[in-house]
Amino acid sequence: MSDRATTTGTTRDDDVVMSLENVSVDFEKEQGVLESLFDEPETVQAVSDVSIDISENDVLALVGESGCGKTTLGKTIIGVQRPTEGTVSYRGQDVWDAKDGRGDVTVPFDDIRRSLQMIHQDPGAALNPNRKVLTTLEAPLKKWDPEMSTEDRRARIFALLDRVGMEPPEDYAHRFPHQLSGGEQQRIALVRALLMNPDVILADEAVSALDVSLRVETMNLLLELQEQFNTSFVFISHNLSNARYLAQEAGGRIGIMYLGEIVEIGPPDEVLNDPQHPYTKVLRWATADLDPTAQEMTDPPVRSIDIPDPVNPPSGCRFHTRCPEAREVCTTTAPELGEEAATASERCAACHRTDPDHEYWESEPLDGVEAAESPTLND
Ligand SMILES: Nc1ncnc2c1ncn2[C@@H]1O[C@H](COP(=O)(O)OP(=O)(O)OP(=O)(O)O)[C@@H](O)[C@H]1O
Repeated sequence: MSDRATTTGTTRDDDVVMSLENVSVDFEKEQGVLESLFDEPETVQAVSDVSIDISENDVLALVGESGCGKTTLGKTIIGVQRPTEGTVSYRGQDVWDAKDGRGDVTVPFDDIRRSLQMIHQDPGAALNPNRKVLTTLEAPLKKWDPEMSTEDRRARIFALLDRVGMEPPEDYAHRFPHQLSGGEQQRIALVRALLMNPDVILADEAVSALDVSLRVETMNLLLELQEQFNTSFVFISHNLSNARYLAQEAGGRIGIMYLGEIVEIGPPDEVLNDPQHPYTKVLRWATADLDPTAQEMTDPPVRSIDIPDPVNPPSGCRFHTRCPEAREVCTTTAPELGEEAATASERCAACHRTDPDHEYWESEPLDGVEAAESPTLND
């Protein structure tokens, strides 16, 4: 681990910026016209009972298969998505009470929104094609700080363009988005977010669309900016290697999501070098550069490759229908990640197998599952 990683890792618990407690987000499943006439709307459980804190100068990388709820959780963390259940607080202020004007509001919603920014996978789509970079970057500053002089505003924009390597800044400021490469557009999106002096930036698949050679460069830039501006990052990726790189270098955490739940979380080296949740093992298997033995193993370590429907997730442990270790108890009792997982620097996994005294070890293995003895019995 780098010196930098050690420094940021030890300060994580000190100043909580965002706190999510038992947050769930449900959506009404989109239906076709005919379906909506005849069928009751179905509910998609996009995020289920997640508790997580983001502290100052923190990095949380969320990974998991498509549709597991990464974006929904990320948007809930930055106050863009309203939770169906649970609370989301910014420095102790309930975000949605602030939005609705309920109770004593200590931090106005506008200030919360400004402090929580987002950059998307496709920066081109997020930039107005008919506006020069300068106009795009001036707009949010004019809104949040109308008193700022044009001279100061531009000086700030040029300084940040310069900081992200867009030199000379005056040249880039007068370009239209189509006159920029994908990597440059992503830098503009980053500058736009940073101009607000945010506490947290959600980077949703922010490097996925870039050429491989640009990905590491862009992640290194995010790391430098995170340190320089004391900004926390929630980094979403379906690519475990990218997520590991960013979380590892920043001394942050990696959170593995499956069907709306965080199933394992902790320092990336612990989570990925010695996964405790069987689903983390599957993701590791699927990432060849993380698991050299995967090359020799022809089949993935799952009993079924079918991902269950989030409208009707499996009972008990949601992974039990695919888990190669599942036993009867997993079909009825959901393992918990534990309260300490929200802030802990140590790794936590939601699997009965992490408890050597759990009734799991006496429970009947499901069809196709080989019985293993409990770690206690093996001692
Ligand atoms: N606005 C919405 N209306 C209805 N369903 C939604 C909505 N947004 C997300 N969902 C559903 O919620 C679940 C989680 O979606 P989400 O986009 O958060 O997952 P994800 O892990 O970010 O996926 P991806 O990697 O494909 O972006 C999916 O089943 C998705 O179809």
